[in-house]
Amino acid sequence: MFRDNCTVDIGVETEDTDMYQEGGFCPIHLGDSIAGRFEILLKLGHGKSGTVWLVSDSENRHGRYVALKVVAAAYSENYEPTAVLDRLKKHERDHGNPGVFLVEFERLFHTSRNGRHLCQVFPVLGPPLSSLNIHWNRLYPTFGREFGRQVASGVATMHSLGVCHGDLTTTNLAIRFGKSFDHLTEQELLAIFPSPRRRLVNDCFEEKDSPGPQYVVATPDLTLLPVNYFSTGICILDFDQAFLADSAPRHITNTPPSYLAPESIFAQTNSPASDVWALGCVLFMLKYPVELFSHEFGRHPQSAVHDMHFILGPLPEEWMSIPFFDGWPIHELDLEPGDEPKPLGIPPRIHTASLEECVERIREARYPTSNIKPRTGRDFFCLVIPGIDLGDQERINQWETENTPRIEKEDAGLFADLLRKIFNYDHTKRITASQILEHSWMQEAGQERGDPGDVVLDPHDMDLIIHANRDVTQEWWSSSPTSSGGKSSSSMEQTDSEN
Ligand SMILES: Nc1ncnc2c1ncn2[C@@H]1O[C@H](COP(=O)(O)OP(=O)(O)OP(=O)(O)O)[C@@H](O)[C@H]1O
Repeated sequence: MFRDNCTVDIGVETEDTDMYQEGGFCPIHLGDSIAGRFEILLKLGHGKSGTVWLVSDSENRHGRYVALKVVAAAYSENYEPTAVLDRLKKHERDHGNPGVFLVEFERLFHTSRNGRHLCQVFPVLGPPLSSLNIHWNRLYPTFGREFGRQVASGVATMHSLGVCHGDLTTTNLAIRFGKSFDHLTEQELLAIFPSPRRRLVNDCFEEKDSPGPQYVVATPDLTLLPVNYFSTGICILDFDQAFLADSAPRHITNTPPSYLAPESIFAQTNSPASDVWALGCVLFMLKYPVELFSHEFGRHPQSAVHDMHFILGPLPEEWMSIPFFDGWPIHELDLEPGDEPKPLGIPPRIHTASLEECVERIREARYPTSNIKPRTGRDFFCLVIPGIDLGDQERINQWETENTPRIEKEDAGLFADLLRKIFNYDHTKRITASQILEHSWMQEAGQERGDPGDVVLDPHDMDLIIHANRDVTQEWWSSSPTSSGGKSSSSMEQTDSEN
């Protein structure tokens, strides 16, 4: 069963519809049955390798609801369980899944007209941390530190198992739901989730044997679920790039350049220390929603390393002479005749702030002084920028100045000291994940906020959430600066559920 009145929206972010072709993604609609066992209820996300759905399991093997990742057919062929996963699975078996690491309960296959798809069954997780500390939400500092501590502890455990993540970003860290989530009836579950927004795709996909679905479904904002279904536990996910420390890849991993360690970029060296560098970037993002080493001038490492040079200090001489082409060091490229690589060089100064100054400029969310109870997970974890057009930077700056005071001096000093120890260009001298846990900044106590699972919502509050989640996605998508608008060739229509 699923909810009526699903609407189709313009401007929602969804997977690229070009992924629906032979060897590509599996065409899936809400209400479909997969492998004769899983009913598709809601969308949870998508990545490069597939789509992820919230499903009910008729066999109830791992609980009533699970997440089903349906992998593109071409990727499904070589998706063997690896030594990395074996080690993580053993750890989770011994400590309870979902614990720190998201590992699959089981895997099976499903055949569509696009091929044979690996389906991985996972516990259902809550929102990724990337959806909390962003332009229009500011994570309260106590959670920034607490989540940072949990991630550092997870990374330390992973490294003690001889495993490196290779793609540690705030997108690959998620809040876990509390136990009450699995007790929801299907009707309750569908009521509290933001309405699934669907977008009709190309006309050709409406033909019966076309490779695509009739519509694609947007990823809902899971922070809008009622507060009492959340926990404060963090889970590390997406081990697609993970590797064993003693057989690390000798190339740049497929991580966003702003999280890449310099030795990975310049010397093709990956190790637990490169995870620690990415962890430093995560810690900064949890404190302030801006990438420290941005790759905004292109999705390549060159602009990130320029930022490192200005923020951390001069890059070692031997790295400066490495030739780059099109933003990448040439050892990563198959150059064509006529391509002319140039040594990295340093552009005119683009940053005036040192690491310490970047930290001192952090503004922090302050708890509202009123006694208004949080209703949603978002209210619990974040200060929300109220009703300001997100394109209106001037008003946002004004709001920030009035509502988010600068980080306290002592906290800034400790935090900058920790980051200095993390962002050491010499990876052999970089602090380890276990040492990060012992650093004074990690030891500081946060403000006690209790457990979201203990918040008691009265029926009126619950009604308000259900009502808001029926429409709020409209408001959210239209105000989101990151909503991509999807493919312009798509046909857009308003539909009622035909399922
Ligand atoms: N178990 C889960 N519960 C809830 N949401 C999930 C779960 N697994 C994945 N997701 C969501 O789906 C998104 C894509 O999942 P995942 O990262 O596994 O796919 P991917 O194809 O490997 O992605 P990437 O392109 O980042 O490598 C995630 O960012 C997350 O938001």
